[in-house]
Amino acid sequence: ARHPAEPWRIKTVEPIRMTSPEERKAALEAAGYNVGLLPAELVYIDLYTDSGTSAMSDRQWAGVMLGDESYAGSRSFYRFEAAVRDFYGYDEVIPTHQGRAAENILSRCLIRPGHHVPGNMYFTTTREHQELNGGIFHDVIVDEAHDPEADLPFKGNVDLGKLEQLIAKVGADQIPYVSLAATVNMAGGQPISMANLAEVRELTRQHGIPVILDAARAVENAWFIKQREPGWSERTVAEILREICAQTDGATMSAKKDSFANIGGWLAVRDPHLAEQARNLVVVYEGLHTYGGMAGRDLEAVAQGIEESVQEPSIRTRIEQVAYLGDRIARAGVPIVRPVGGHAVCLNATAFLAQVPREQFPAQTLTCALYLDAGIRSTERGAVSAGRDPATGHNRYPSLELVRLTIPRRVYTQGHMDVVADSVIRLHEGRKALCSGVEFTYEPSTLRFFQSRFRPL
Ligand SMILES: CC1=C(O)/C(=C\N=C(/Cc2ccccc2)C(=O)O)C(COP(=O)(O)O)=CN1
Repeated sequence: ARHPAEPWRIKTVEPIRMTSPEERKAALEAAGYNVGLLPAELVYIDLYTDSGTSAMSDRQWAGVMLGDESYAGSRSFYRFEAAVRDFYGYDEVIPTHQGRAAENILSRCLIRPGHHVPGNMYFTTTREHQELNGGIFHDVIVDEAHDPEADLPFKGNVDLGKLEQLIAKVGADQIPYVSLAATVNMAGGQPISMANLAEVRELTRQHGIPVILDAARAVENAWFIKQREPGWSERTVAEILREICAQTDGATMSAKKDSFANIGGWLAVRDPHLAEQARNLVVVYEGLHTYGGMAGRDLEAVAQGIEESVQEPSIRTRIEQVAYLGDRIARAGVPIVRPVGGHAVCLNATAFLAQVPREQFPAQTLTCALYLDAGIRSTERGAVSAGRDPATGHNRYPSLELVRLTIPRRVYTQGHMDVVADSVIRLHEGRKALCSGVEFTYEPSTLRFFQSRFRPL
């Protein structure tokens, strides 16, 4: 795959520095072998997340100057609201400071103890808020999503049989909503097809069960539908995004992804009563319902980012840059999740470090090796992220033990992608030397991924 020529030129740059191996060794020890605890200035290429790390455009920065900081009824809120309505199609728009804030409010509104929430694979903050409100998450994604080698176009699809079985087992009245992610982050950024969305919509309509979309990377999903699903190639990404949302009753959104914002999010629904409930909670947790924990300048940046996100040259080059990196790494024989996702290339750490047992956390180990090798920060998306089963207290060992190389939007060039590919390939060639993993020296009780500390074995 060729690296795409981006539909923008660079006007502002931020210097980055390659550290020395000695600096990196000292930094990693100080960070407890958790790259998430490294100071960003000691990271050369930061692939920790695409969330909030994208470059804003000149018009988004202009919005920062135009932000209306009125406490109530800000002009910027009405622009934000109109952008969500126009591009996602929901009438009731509630701003929140970021995605998990929308998840908190939605879960408090809809979930009661003992409820069951089916979804296409879990996501850490989404499941956390479902469980905090007494909900039980059920994974109803197709089996192939858990197989890194399964090279299928829509691994984010729901297995209708699994969903029907759950409905039959617990009863529709115990399912407050179906939680659909487009794309599926933990599967490696895998899309859901429009046909599957429509089938889920039809099945849930029969039982009167709402469908709530996690829209964080829905523009990426729309691009994959346009490229891969028969019948959609002539439609615009904007039309496909609207159609994805039309299959659902509402959405939570982290504007820190598709919309290029550094902060921001929203909850949007069709039901005015649910919207009223949510607005009553937003003033408790986020701020007035016309700013929701964002400054007016952030509302402007998000609104502009939404408009830019569906422009085809923008989303095409975003996806093609990730594909370029994945293609270079895969052609060198390095085991990665297939197909390459929208926002990340995911290394299959169990295959990469076959000699490191699961109890020694191969993905966590590989993130450390990658940082030591070339100052690259990646994300553990495996057993450490999965945490412990609340019932048994035992570690969950998901079939996907991944190192996520997450690509921020409009930030890195082909040169950086080549540094990353060369480093991953070099580590893979020398993987026999990486024969032992890490163990916890500190393990927090919730969302341990962020604050855990380890030592090498
Ligand atoms: C699909 C999806 C997301 O990917 C998402 C955040 N992703 C993040 C940020 C993150 C969150 C938790 C652990 C590690 C990294 C990502 O690095 O992937 C959120 C929460 O949004 P928020 O961060 O704005 O609160 C909701 N849904």
